[in-house]
Amino acid sequence: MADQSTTGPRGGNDITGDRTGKGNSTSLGAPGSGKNAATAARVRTTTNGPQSPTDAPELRRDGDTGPPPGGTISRRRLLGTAGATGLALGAAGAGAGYGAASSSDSSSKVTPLSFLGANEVMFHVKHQPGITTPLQARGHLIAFDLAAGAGRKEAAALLRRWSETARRLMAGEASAQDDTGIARDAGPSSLTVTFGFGHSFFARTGLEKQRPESLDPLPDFSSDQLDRTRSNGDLWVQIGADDALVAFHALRAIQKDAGSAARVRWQMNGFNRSPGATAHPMTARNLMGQVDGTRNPKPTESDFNERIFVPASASPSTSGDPEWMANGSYAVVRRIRMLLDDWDQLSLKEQEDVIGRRKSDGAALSGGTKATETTEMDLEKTDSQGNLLVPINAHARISRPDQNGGAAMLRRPFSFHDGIDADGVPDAGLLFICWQADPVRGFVTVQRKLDRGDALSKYIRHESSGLYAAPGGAAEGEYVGQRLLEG
Ligand SMILES: C=CC1=C(C)c2cc3[nH]c(cc4nc(cc5[nH]c(cc1n2)c(C)c5CCC(=O)O)C(CCC(=O)O)=C4C)c(C)c3C=C
Ligand SMILES: [Fe+2]
Repeated sequence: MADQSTTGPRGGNDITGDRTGKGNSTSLGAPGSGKNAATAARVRTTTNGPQSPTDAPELRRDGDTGPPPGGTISRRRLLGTAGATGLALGAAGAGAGYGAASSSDSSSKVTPLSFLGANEVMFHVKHQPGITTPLQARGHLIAFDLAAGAGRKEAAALLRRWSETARRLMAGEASAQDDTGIARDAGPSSLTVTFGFGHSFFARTGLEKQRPESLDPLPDFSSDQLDRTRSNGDLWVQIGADDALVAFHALRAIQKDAGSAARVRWQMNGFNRSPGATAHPMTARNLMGQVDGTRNPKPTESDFNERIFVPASASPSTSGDPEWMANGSYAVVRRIRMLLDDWDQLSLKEQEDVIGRRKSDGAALSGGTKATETTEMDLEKTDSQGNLLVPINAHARISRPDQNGGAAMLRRPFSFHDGIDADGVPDAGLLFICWQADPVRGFVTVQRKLDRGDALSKYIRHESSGLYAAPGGAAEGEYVGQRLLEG
């Protein structure tokens, strides 16, 4: 099974895998290969290798997506035109899987999907999609509790249904049954669906012995103001896509699939910048205006997999994880409200001191005018009066792995905005999602430190919390979590 791979320029995150097994080679799928005319000429590729803004010189316009004469597209051109996403280029296709425009239409010419719509993330990969996939423009998080009377058997059937739906929708196909038509006309649009199990799932299904220790409840933090009704849950699903309708379509399908087996516990919606909104691929900004994600671990780093994923050889005696968590990861999910009116009162200098990085380009405050986002932070450097250039309580100083015994996590958030409160204050902030092989070594260690004196804490409020075990990706013919539910 293909791994997901490598760093991309959109936020320093990674890309999709390749279930064709063709690696970097790119070939056009033959018509009649099982999909309808809309998808017959899809091209898939992995996006391994270095990717920097200079790697992406050619911008193609929507509609300029057809294959070049000869039917092959160079890997460089693919990367350059489609950005950092793992992709399958829909060389043809009006709403892949829904059927192309009928031949009786006034124009039987098939209009190619734009690159954004054509991007496809693979479902059958070693690590579940939606973990190292580049940030998507739209996100939906939904947690479920199993219904009274539903147990292991019903949970297994549900995960089987959900996996099949995720596979189909991620490929741009319609749901197996009663498709709502919401995504009609659109391609896969980098849709990902990721599944996780919460602590309470295991007692409800009689699987307590299989519950990882890493799912033990997170400790209380002094700054927490958690709403328990919007926290935790037996099952958690993360949906991301670069198109709002594609993402919502997946949310509806997942909810409908739950049927009488599980009921919704909470649901949240988020967003990120749309691909193509900036002149070149850049690290994301959050709703405080900061460049956020700069120092995320990169898949090209030698210890990336060991920090973010449970080893393939997981066992209680080696990694401390149950075997069914091989290639899995633990997600910590926190709804963090930003107190934006208070934040906006600060001067630019005060805002930059809170983080320890420049607001304009994310460069460390120790770097001087020539510094860039990636210039190493000098923790000791002082100004002429002997003051540290990166303040002692700056968020980006105290959250660093080298200040926390090596603790690292992959942050993959969505911003949220749920309207404006009666007092005129925006209900907005960050759906903070971080992935790690061990949540105690990762999130808990850093959050304990932040809780003791992060300059940012005056301007944020943790309002809900969840911790989920996301198993490894499903092999062909398998569903996510099968090794737990049928092991
Ligand atoms: C417990 C983990 C973390 C929480 C909660 C958290 C909240 C949070 N962070 C920002 C903005 C930024 N964070 C940045 C860096 C950063 N943050 C964490 C962890 C948590 N953040 C880590 C591990 C790091 C990286 C540290 C490093 O290795 O240098 C930055 C700087 C740019 C970057 O590297 O991403 C910003 C900006 C907000 C707004 C927020 C809650 C709303
Ligand atoms: Fe942070």
